[in-house]
Amino acid sequence: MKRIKSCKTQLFPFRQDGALLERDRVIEDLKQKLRTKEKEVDTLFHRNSYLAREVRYLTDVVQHLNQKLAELEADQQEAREKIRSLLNHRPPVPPARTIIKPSVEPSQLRQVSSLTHELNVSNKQLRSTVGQAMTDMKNQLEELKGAVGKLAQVEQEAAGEVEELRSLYRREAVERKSLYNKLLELQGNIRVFCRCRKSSASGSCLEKTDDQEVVVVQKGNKKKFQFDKVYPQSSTQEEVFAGTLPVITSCVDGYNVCILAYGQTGSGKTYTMMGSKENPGVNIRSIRELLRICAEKEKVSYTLKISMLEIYNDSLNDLLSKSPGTALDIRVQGKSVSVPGLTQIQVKTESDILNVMETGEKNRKIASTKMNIQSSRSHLVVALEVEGSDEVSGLTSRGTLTLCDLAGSERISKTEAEGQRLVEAAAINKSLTALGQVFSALKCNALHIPFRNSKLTHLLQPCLSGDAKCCVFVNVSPDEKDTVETLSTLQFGSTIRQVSLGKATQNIVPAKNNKTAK
Ligand SMILES: Nc1ncnc2c1ncn2[C@@H]1O[C@H](COP(=O)(O)OP(=O)(O)OP(=O)(O)O)[C@@H](O)[C@H]1O
Repeated sequence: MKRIKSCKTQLFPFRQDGALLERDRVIEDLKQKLRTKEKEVDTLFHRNSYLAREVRYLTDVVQHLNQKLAELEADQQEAREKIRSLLNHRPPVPPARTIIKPSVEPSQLRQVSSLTHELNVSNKQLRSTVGQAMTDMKNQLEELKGAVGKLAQVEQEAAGEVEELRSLYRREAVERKSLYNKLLELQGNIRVFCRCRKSSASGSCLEKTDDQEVVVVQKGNKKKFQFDKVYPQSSTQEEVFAGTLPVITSCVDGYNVCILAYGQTGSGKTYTMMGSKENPGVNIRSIRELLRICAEKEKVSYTLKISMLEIYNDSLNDLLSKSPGTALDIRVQGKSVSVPGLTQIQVKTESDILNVMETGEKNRKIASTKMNIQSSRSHLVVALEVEGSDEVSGLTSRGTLTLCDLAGSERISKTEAEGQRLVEAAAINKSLTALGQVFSALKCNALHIPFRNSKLTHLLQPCLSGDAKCCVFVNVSPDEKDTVETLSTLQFGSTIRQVSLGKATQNIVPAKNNKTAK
């Protein structure tokens, strides 16, 4: 503005009036021009500052774009490398005939880049998570392996303890058994039980004072008899069997056991030994029990064989033979007594026992007498052979159970037997007398025991000569009319009770040589 004022003074120095006007017009014009120029300057100034701002902005934009471009290029490079590495891991693809290059927008590339980046990050995270999980799993697996190892060790220790306990138990059982057998030996290997039949009449000649004593009253006189056990009229089949059970079970250990039922006709011998179908006696119960015990024994396999014979009129009949009626003989070999040709049937189940018994019973000689509608006219001998082979010791045990239901002693005057019944009665009485003579000789420890006086005593010789454990039932009738016979039977029982058989022998041999030495 100072420059313009000095210029105005230099242009109009000579002509004042017109010149002044001209000067004013020019000034005015100049002012106008000045204003225009000032406006233009202002405009330019504004424009300049706008442009300066624009330049700055654009510089920033360019800088930013350059930066973005550099990033984009870096991303592109990375993406290319990723794609190249992915392509390198892919199975070779047959070259396409025409390769159409897709036109890729930078924004798409950026998106791809960002996605690839995110993918890489996720991949890294995933790898680290999987790695961590794998480490955790490995650790857990190691822990589990350790726990399983410890458990196996504990189990092994427990199995060892169980085995130790088992062997202890077995040792205890064997010891207990041997102590028990010793106790039986001390008590005597012959035991006598008295069983009173149920009374069929009103008057009774019997008084039972305690478990082991019975009193017979005859015409006001009392006579006492002692036995190992007295079973009163009310005794059940189970109770009677329970008394014999301890002796019976020693068969399994290789002992010979014999159970005899002796008594007057009709006194309940067959009821005690055989019993009825619904209420079986000692025979069926004992075989059943032996089957059960044998099945329960560990590491010992048993074979049970039954034979059944009757001694009728002093001859032996095989009751299980398919052709009954053939008389059998007794063979003696050393101390051993056998019946060659006698049928033996293996029993495995209870129904086997019942079938065998039924067959034998059918073939038995039974007749109706004045004293008993179904009187046994023969002595019945059921023999069970129990052979066990011990897997552990290799030993074989062979025990026998002889169950004998003797025919009833009878007074011929009382039974009024005639004809065949008389012949039978005579044979029965003769063999029972022989049995009495054997017991009397045994009681006195006589040098000669007359075993061979009858087939009955001959057959029972191994049972009565000290090697076996023996139980005798003396069956008595409580009826007053039978007092004489009851007294006689109890007297017979008392004689047997005074017999002391020797030590029973256990028949055990090594498996290779399983011919039992009896
Ligand atoms: N304790 C008892 N309880 C119930 N009934 C019994 C008892 N004892 C025997 N009897 C019955 O008495 C009858 C005769 O018994 P059993 O046939 O057993 O005598 P036994 O001595 O064998 O005779 P025998 O020597 O003549 O053959 C049978 O009907 C039997 O059922």
